[in-house]
Amino acid sequence: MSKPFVAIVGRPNVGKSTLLNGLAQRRVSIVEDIPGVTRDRIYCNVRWLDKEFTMIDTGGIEFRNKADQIVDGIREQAELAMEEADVILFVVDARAGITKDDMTIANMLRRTGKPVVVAVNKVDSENLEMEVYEFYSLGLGDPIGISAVNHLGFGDLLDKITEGFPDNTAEEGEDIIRTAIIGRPNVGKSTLVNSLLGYQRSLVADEMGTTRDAVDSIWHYKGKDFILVDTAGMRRKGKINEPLEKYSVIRSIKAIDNCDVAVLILDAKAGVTEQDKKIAGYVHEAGKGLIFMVNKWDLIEKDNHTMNEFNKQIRDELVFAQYTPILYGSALTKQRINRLGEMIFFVAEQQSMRISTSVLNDLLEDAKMINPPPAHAGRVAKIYYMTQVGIKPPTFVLFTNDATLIHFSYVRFIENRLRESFGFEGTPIRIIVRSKKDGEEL
Ligand SMILES: Nc1nc2c(ncn2[C@@H]2O[C@H](COP(=O)(O)OP(=O)(O)OP(=O)(O)O)[C@@H](O)[C@H]2O)c(=O)[nH]1
Ligand SMILES: Nc1nc2c(ncn2[C@@H]2O[C@H](COP(=O)(O)OP(=O)(O)OP(=O)(O)O)[C@@H](O)[C@H]2O)c(=O)[nH]1
Repeated sequence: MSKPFVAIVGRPNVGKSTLLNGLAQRRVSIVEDIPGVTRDRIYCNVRWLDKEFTMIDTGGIEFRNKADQIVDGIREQAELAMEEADVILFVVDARAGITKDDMTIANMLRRTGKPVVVAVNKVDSENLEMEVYEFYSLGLGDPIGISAVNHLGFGDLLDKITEGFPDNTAEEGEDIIRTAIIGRPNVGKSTLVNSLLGYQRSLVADEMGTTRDAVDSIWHYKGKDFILVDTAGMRRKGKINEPLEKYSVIRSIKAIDNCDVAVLILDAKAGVTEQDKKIAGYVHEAGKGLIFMVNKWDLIEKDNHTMNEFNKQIRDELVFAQYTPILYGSALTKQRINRLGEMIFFVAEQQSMRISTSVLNDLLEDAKMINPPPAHAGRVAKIYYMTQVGIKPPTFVLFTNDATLIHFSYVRFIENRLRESFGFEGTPIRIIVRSKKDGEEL
């Protein structure tokens, strides 16, 4: 089951980023008082009770000053939201009241036939509550008053958004490895997919004039089946208004959420770019397997050092993903692409590995000897034991007398010990530190 996808739309400055940040309960994007300000992070994963979904800010829907024409690039984002979202969250501003642009957006949204939830933001005080009723006239059902700044009304909003979502049931043990081929426009994703499959995937054109692949493809390789997760729309050839960079990011995020292992294609000529970092960062946070493929290797003039230099660049730029295997090759000439199947399979095994508690505790004893747990303000940290509680990604719990004493650097040390002993190549690892009170049973 793929995680439900919620797209936030609305005019500039209504408070979309503030809401996203509030719901993520951590700062994920830059909030500034300038309309249309570019934001760094546009997505977050939200957990509400036993439900989980991905929320994306598609940016402000802006209109040209003259007439009611929508700026092309922005309209594409709105279309994208409509195409991809399971629920559309339409944010409006109680202080501004209903504007003409709100009405236009409401009409667009109504035509999608998708569930739309209207959040009336900036209801910071009781005397603004009456303003919410005005928004019934958008014709999109019950508007919900919220204050993104003060975190008011979030419960009602989340109830409404997640109404039809399935409970978050972790699935394990699926045999077929779901693989997403991701990367910036033009790095060679389609070429790679076609080379792997050995034939051209057929395309269908939908009504909006975008070209998209219809379904996930099954790739048979050495007696194994892989699903190549649909990265539809990653190719949009010949469009006059190449959509914003965001467009490919949004598609990537969807594909990543639905995969076990992501193959991030880097362009050998371009090196590691900012967008590559963002996409890799998302894979890491999502806890998915990750492989880097440096593509278009055929275009590079090489000597004995070239590969090492490239390795170094990747390790320096993508410090959080030291665990990631790197493949150099060419989707076009098919150089080394047959290695990819083995690598994906290997990473999938690594992310499903289970280590017994007794083995983990031997490792922990060794680790404590080499590097005793820290003391802070006269309190000594005691680590009682460690156990693995999950796979995909491998997740461990470290039980201590006081979790606040175990700092990030110590957790990193334990992670490194786990990797030295067991590999866990190509997969992020999660370590949760828990306090056990005195007298509590271990
Ligand atoms: N009073 C009040 N102000 C808010 C609230 N939420 C957001 N704001 C303010 O509204 C302004 C715009 O907020 P943003 O979150 O950047 O708005 P946005 O819709 O993401 O804007 P764009 O980046 O232009 O798309 C900021 O100054 C926020 O502090 C709220 O609940 N109450
Ligand atoms: N020389 C060389 N060219 C390549 C290689 N892989 C892809 N290309 C070329 O790069 C261009 C873009 O390739 P695509 O496969 O369409 O890239 P994409 O990532 O699917 O692009 P979007 O659909 O725009 O996201 C095409 O002209 C390919 O022929 C490679 O390994 N070597």
